[in-house]
Amino acid sequence: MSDTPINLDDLRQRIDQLDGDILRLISERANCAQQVAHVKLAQDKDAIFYRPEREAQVLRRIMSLNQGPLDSEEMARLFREIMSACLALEQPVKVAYLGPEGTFTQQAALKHFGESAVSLPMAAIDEVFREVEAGAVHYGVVPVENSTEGVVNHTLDTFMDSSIKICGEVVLRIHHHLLISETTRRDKVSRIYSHPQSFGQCRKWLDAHYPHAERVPVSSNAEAAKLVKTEWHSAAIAGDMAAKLYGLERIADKIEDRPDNSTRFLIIGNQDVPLSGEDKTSIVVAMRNQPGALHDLLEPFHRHRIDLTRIETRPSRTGVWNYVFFIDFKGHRDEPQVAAVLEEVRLRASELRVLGSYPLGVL
Ligand SMILES: O=C(O)C(=O)C[C@]1(C(=O)O)C=C[C@@H](O)C=C1
Repeated sequence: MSDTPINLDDLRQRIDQLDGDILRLISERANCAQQVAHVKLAQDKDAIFYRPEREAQVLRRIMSLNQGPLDSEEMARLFREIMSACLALEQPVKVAYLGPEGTFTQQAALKHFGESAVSLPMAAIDEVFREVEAGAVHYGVVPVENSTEGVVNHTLDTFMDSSIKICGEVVLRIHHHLLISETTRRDKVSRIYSHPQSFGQCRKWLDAHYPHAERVPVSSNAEAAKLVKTEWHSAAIAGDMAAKLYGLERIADKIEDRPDNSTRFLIIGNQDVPLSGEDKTSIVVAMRNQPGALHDLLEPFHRHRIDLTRIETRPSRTGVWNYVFFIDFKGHRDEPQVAAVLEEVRLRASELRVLGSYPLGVL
C-alpha cells in the first residue's frame, strides 16, 4: 500500500473515464447486434432473432473470463441485461408466463430473458402453451419441478396435447416469506393463503409456528398476496416480487423447510435450438405394457453412457394403466451418441417424441 492518501476526486475521475469507455463499448456492441439482425433477415425473412444457444455461449464465456471482484453470476447478470437490450433492438421478444404478476415464474422469465423482454401473465399453464402455439407470443415460461415438492404434473400433461418445443430451462432458488398487509392484525392471523406447492415447501415451519391457522390453497402465490391486501386476519406465503408488487410486509423470512429449495422452469417455443456445447434433451416415450419395458427403454442410455437427469411417469390417458415416461438427459439430439440412443429407443417404443434439445441453464 503506497503512503499517498487515496484521492476521492481522482478515483471518481477514473470511474467517469471508465463509464465513458463502457458506454462506448456497449453502444458499439448494440450496433453489432443491429447488424446481426440485418444479416438474419437477409438470410431468412422469417428469421428467429432470439438464439438461446448463442446467449448461453456468451454468458458461459463471460463467467469463465471473469476474475472478480464481482462474482461470475453477478457479472453474467449484467451481460444478460446487455444482451436483453441488444435483442430488443433486433426484435422485442414477447414472453407469456404463469401469472399473475409477482409469481416466481415471472421472476424466472425476467432472469432468463432480462428486463427488456415484454412479459405477459397468463392465468394457467395451458394458457401459456396456447399463447405460444397461437403465435401471440414468441416464448412461454412454465414451472416443471420443485426440489422439495417434485414435478408439476400439469406442465408435463400439457406437453402431451401440444406440439410445443422446449427451448431452454432456468432454475430459481425459491425463498418463501410470510407476508401481511398494513391492515393485518399480526397476532390474529388465522388464515394463510398460498399455492399448494408452497404450502408443501413450508409445511414444517407452518406446523411449528401456525399450527391452527387455516391453510387456503389458491392458484398462485401472487394471488395469495392479492387476497391478503383485503383481509385483516390473513397472511400469504409468497416471494420477494409479490411482496414488492403488492406492498406487503415480511413478518417471517425464508420459511421454506429446505435451504436448497429450488424450482426449475422450462422455456417453451416453436423453434429447434442448435448445439450450444453444454446441452440437455427432453423426450416423452410410450412403451408397450409388457414385462421388462422399462429396462428396454433405459438400457440404450446406459450402454451409450448418457447421463439421465430425470425420469417421470405420467398416465398416458390412452387407456387404463398405460403410462408415458418423461426423460431428461445430458446431450443434444444432434450429437452422434444421443442420435444413436434416440434411434434405438424409437425402435423399442410404441411412441417417442423429442420435446427439445436446449442449453443447460446458465444463470
Ligand atoms: O448473435 C446473435 O445471434 C445476436 O442476435 C446477438 C445477441 C447478443 O446480444 O449477443 C442477441 C440476441 C441473441 O439472442 C443472441 C445474441
